[in-house]
Amino acid sequence: MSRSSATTGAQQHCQALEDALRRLRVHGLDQLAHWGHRLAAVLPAGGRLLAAGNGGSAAQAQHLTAELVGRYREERPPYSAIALHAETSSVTAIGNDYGFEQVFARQVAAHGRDGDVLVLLSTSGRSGNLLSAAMTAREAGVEVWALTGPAPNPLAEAADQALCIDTASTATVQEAHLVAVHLLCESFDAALASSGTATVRTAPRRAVAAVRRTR
Ligand SMILES: O=C(CO)[C@@H](O)[C@H](O)[C@H](O)[C@H](O)COP(=O)(O)O
Repeated sequence: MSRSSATTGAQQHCQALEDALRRLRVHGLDQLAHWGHRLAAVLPAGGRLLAAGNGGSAAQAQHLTAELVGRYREERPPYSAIALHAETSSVTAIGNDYGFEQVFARQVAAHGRDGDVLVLLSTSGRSGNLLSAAMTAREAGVEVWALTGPAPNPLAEAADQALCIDTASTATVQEAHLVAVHLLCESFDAALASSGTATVRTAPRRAVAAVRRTR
């Protein structure tokens, strides 16, 4: 590849990301603010966030859980958030014994409680293991949020709520998802601060069922 065609490809990549972020700014910020506020009600009350994705989306999903267990910007209590794909022994055992479609669903059945939230990230919105996890979660009373590529797709339809990035390239979807993850964390921290919860200790896990959903 010549230097000029590589530069053209890089320009197109940057342009696609700029376009995707412009659409996210117009169509996605309200959804992310709503999710941040919702998490600020669920997690301090003892609820849990479960997250999962495949490949590049696994990296984005565990980026989100790390921000919640550690911190995003400001000092605050740790909150319960688990990246299911990072449970290597569970993933390999469940995949080996029950099939790859079950690697997340079985963990959702194990860890998810009524009132918890499951976030699933997928560029295609068609990964069977994520669709199985969404169905298991909804049966367990776990609220399902999907971050996907272009709509319509089966995962967005299976979720309670979805934020779909309308762009053709898988890489651009993943990059926009990372921005969405950070915006969600910003909204979560702002909601905690405005409710005065940011410095309060997390409630015992059994209290989660008392958190009413506002779908
Ligand atoms: O990162 C990439 C491509 O950019 C790949 O690893 C990609 O994440 C994998 O092909 C995934 O299996 C795609 O799954 P999904 O996003 O469609 O659910």
